[in-house]
Amino acid sequence: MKTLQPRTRIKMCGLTRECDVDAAVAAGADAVGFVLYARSPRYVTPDRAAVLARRLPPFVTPVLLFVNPDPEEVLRVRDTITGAIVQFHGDETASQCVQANRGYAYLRAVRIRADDPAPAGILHTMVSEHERALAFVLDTYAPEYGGTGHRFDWTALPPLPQTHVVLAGGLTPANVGEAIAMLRPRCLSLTVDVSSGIEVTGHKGLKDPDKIAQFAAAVRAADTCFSSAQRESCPESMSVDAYLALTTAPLSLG
Ligand SMILES: O=C(O)c1ccccc1NCC(=O)[C@H](O)[C@H](O)COP(=O)(O)O
Repeated sequence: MKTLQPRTRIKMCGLTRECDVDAAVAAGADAVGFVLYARSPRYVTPDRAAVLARRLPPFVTPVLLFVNPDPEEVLRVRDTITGAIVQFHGDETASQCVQANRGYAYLRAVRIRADDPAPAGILHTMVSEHERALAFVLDTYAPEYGGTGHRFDWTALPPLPQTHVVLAGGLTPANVGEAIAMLRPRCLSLTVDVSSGIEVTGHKGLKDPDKIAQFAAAVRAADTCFSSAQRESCPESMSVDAYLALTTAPLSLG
């Protein structure tokens, strides 16, 4: 029986330099994020984001991260960067996201408090409100919105079999394998999103090429483990029919 073995995707966020974009691409990143939030230490101007995004080969997606932006700015920046996806990481409502992004699908951050024992409530609200969200970026709550290097309690997440999940917050080459083992079987798809964990220690916004390579290698290793464990311990692993039945079933947050 033909089985689906979806791999974990990789997003590297908060890039500010050409060399870091090149290192992320070389390591096999699927997406790279540019922070267009002026209060972030990783802020890049729209012009700079456009310059950096032009280095990307086809099929590596530029992500434009905004926090409570002026809607006009979102359109202006997005229209200058081919193929970009917008990520809303602030307090924007669903209608503000849709309006600012002219109806196109977007990434929606869900900021989960580190000590939240039951994030199902906030997830359920966000998933039901943001019908146009392509995926949900599950990140650790912080007053400064994101990029803190702190993780929340992944073990408290409910199964999300119909949601494309982007896991963020405190991921590193050392812990990303554990995150994948725990969450990949429970989501429709999993992307891991890292910023602090691939930075030069003490230098926000400057990435370390060795940590970039280590992070990507750790993701590949976890995927290999996951795939072989699935083959060995679960001969009835998900068939195409089962997968389609799951993805077309009504929303449930378990
Ligand atoms: O990176 C920032 O400075 C930032 C500022 C404001 C809102 C969001 C921000 N980053 C969000 C990201 O997408 C990060 O990749 C994500 O929060 C993970 O960050 P980290 O815990 O540092 O790996």
